[in-house]
Amino acid sequence: MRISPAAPAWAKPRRLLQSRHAIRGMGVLLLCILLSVGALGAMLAAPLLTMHVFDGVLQSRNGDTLLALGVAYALIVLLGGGLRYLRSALVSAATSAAGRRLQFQALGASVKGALAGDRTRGLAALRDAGEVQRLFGGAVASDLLDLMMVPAATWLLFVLHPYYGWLAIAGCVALGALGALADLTTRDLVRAASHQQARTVAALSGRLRSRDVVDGLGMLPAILRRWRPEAEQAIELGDAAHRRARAIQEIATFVSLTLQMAMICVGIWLVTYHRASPGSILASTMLAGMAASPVSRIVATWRDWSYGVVAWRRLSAFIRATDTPAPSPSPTPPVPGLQVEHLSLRTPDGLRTLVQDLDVTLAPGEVVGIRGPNGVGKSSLLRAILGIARPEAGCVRLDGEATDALPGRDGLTHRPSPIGYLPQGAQLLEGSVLDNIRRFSETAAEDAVVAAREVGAHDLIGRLTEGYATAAGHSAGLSGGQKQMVALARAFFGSPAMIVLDEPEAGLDAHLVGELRAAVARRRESGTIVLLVTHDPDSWHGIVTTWIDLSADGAWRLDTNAKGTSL
Ligand SMILES: Nc1ncnc2c1ncn2[C@@H]1O[C@H](COP(=O)(O)OP(=O)(O)OP(=O)(O)O)[C@@H](O)[C@H]1O
Repeated sequence: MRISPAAPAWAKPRRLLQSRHAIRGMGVLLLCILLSVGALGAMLAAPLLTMHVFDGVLQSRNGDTLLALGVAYALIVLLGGGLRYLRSALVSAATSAAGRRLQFQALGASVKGALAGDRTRGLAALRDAGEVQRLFGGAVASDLLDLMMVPAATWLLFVLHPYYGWLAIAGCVALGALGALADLTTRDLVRAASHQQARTVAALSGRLRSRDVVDGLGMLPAILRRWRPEAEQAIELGDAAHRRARAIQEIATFVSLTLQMAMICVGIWLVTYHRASPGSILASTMLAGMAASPVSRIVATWRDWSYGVVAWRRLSAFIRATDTPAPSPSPTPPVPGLQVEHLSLRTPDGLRTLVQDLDVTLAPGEVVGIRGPNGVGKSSLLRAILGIARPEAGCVRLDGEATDALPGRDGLTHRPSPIGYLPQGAQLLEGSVLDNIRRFSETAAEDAVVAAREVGAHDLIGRLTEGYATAAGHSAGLSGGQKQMVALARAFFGSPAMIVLDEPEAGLDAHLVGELRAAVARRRESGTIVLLVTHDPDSWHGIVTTWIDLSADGAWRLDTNAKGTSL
C-alpha cells in the first residue's frame, strides 16, 4: 500500500488519447472531415447552380439547359445528402464505441468507489457517463463538423459581393454571441441542477437499498416525502436553465430570419445599382442560411452541451479520485505469507484511531482470529488487510505482492484473486448461486460444487428450488443462513492463498458451524492463511493459532498461546 504516482490505464481518460483507440479515432475523424468536405462542396454547388439557372436560363429561355441544370442540381443534392448520411453513420459508430469505453471506465471507477465505501457517487458516475454519451452520440458531433460550412459559405458570399460577405459575418457573430450569452446565463443553473439531480438519485437509491428495513418498518412514504422537495429543487433549477436557453434560442431564430431578409434587401439594392446579378439574391439567401444554421443548431442544443460538460468534469474528477496508485515494487525479495507492516488505521471520517502501528507476519497455514468489542475496528482491519480500505500508514503484502494491487483490482486483469473473502452480511450479488460461488467467472461448475462441499453448503444448496441455478443477490428469497453458506463457498472457491472471514459463524446452526470449523482446519493443513473476525472465540478453540486482540484506543495485542479461549 505504499504509494507511487503511477495509475492503472483504465482510470485515466487522458490515456485514451495515447492508446490505439486514439489512432483509430484520428482515422475516423480524418474520414469524417473528408466526407464533410465532400458534402460541403456539393451543398455549396447548389446555390451557385440556382444562380446560374436564374440568371442564365431566364435570359436564354432554353428548356434543354433548364432540364440539364435541374438534373445536375438533383444529383448534387443527392450526393451531398449521401455523403452526410455516411458521415453521420460513421460518427455514430465511433461515438457509441467511445461511449462503451467511457461506460466501462465509469463502471470500474464506480466499483472502486463502492469498495472504498462511496456507492452513491458511483451511481452518479454511471449516470454522468450516459449524459456524456448522449452529448456525443446525438447530432452534436455532426453539428461540430458542420461548422466548416461557416467560413466556406461566407467566402463564397464575399465572391458574390463583399456586402453579402460582411452581412453573413455580422449574422454569425450575433449568433455566436447568443451562444456565449446562453452559456453565461445558464452555466451556474445547469451545474446546480445537475449536481442536485445526481445527489437526489444517489440518496434515494441509497435509502431504498435496504428493502427489508424500508418495507418492514413502513418507511417508504417518509423516504419519498423527504426525497420530493430535493427532487423538485433539481427540476426547478433545470426548468429555469431551460427557460433561459429557450428564450435565447428564440432570439437566435429571429436573428437567422432577419439575416435572410437582410440578404434579400441588400441583394435588391445591389441588383438595382447593377452591382450583382438577380440570381445572386437567391444564392446569397441560401448561402447565408448554410453559414448560419450550424451556429444556430449549436445555440439550440446548448442545454445538452452544458449538461454534458458538467457531467464530463464530474466523471473525470471521480475517476481520478478512485484511481488507486500502483504500489512501488517491493525492495526486498518476496517472502511467502502475509506481512502487515506498521499498519495504522483511522475511521473513515478520520476522527478516531482504530489500529495503531500493527506489525505482524503470518506464515502459510496460520489461522488468525481477531477479537474485540463492537465497533473497535475488526472489520476495518480486515478491509485494510484486503487492500480495499486505505490505511493511514503502513502496507500489507501477500506473498510479496501489495494486497491493494492484486489481480482484478484494476478492472482488467482476469487472473483469479489469491484471496477469498466473506464480508459481513454475506453480500451476494444479483445472479445465480452458481454465479456467486464461482465469482462470475467461466470456471467449470464442478469447481463451485467442490467449494460448496468443502464448507458443507452442497446439501443445503441441493434443497433450494433450483439448486445451483437458484437466484441469489439482494432481491432473492434466500434465508440469512443460506446466503451465508453460499458466501462461504465463494470465499473458499479456487485455491486462495489467504481466506478472510468476517463473522463466518453468523446465522449458522451448530452443525454448519462444525462443518465450517473442519473446512478451516483442512485449509490450515494445506498451507492457506485464514484470518477471521469472531464474537464467539470459543467456537474456534483448537483451530485458531494466533489471536489479535484489539482495544478501543487503537492498541493491539498478539496472543499466540490462548488457542481460542475467550477474553
Ligand atoms: N463510513 C464510516 N464513517 C464513519 N465511521 C465509520 C464508518 N464505517 C465505520 N466507521 C466506524 O469505524 C469503527 C470501526 O468499525 P468496524 O465495522 O470496523 O468495527 P467492528 O469492530 O467490526 O464492529 P462490529 O463488531 O460491531 O462488527 C466504528 O466505530 C464505526 O463507527
